[in-house]
Amino acid sequence: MSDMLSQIVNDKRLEVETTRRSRPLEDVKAAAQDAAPPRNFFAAVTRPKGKLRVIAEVKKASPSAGVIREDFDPVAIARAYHENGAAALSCLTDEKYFQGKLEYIQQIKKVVPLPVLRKDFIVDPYQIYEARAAGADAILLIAECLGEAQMIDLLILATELKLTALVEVHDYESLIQVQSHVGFPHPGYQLLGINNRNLKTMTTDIGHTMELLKEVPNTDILVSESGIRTNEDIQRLAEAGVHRVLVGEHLMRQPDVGEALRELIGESA
Ligand SMILES: O=C(O)c1ccccc1NCC(=O)[C@H](O)[C@H](O)COP(=O)(O)O
Repeated sequence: MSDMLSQIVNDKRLEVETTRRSRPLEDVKAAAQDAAPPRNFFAAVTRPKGKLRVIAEVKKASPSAGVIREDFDPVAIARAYHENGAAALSCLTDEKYFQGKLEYIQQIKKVVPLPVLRKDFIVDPYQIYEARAAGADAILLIAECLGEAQMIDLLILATELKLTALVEVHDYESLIQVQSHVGFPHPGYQLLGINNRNLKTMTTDIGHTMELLKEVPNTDILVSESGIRTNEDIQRLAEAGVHRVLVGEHLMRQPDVGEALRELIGESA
């Protein structure tokens, strides 16, 4: 694991322990059970087959870029994404490194009909109940943050709660390790994300998706994440058979995020 990731994961474990003391697991489980049923994130990004699907990200800051957008209104951004062609949303909920908030998910879902992914560093089942209780429809599981048995347990729990899991890999070894678990315990609940960000250098390169994709037999569930900035990037990925992308920083840096999304999709006037 890179130094950056291991620092984030250590902090996350401490954060979960602190939160658990103030809100016991039983309370979070009850809230998860009472939450409105999840929207189908998997279907929103995989259907129809072969059509470009953008998961647009709501992100104020990041470790690699610092503050990306000073004038940050998560609900207005989500609404603009919805009105301009996003298939689904990703919302950063990590506070320390991304200035996100769990509450943003609920606020967004009140006004936007799209399914929402909780983008965070999940290391404990508690966070999956917490995500569902907060209204999330999908969660992120980063292979480099989890052991294999832990990944399987978290996938089972996510599926029980009817959440889509985006299983993300950064490197080749993780891809080989998790590949057989994507589609487990049931197909139709998991997506496979290839993250183009090198967490040692913090640089991005969409060539990374092209490289790892050779090992992926089913590109219908594949999402390319990070460093996607232009319609040419999207065309390049589409030619290689990748029709789902997750885009944050490029959109968040533009004054008009809706227009930027249309340009990215290739639908601007
Ligand atoms: O963005 C970072 O600096 C970062 C650092 C450490 C771990 C994860 C990080 N980013 C999370 C993501 O992968 C992105 O938010 C997501 O894929 C969108 O990427 P981008 O379009 O490049 O903002």
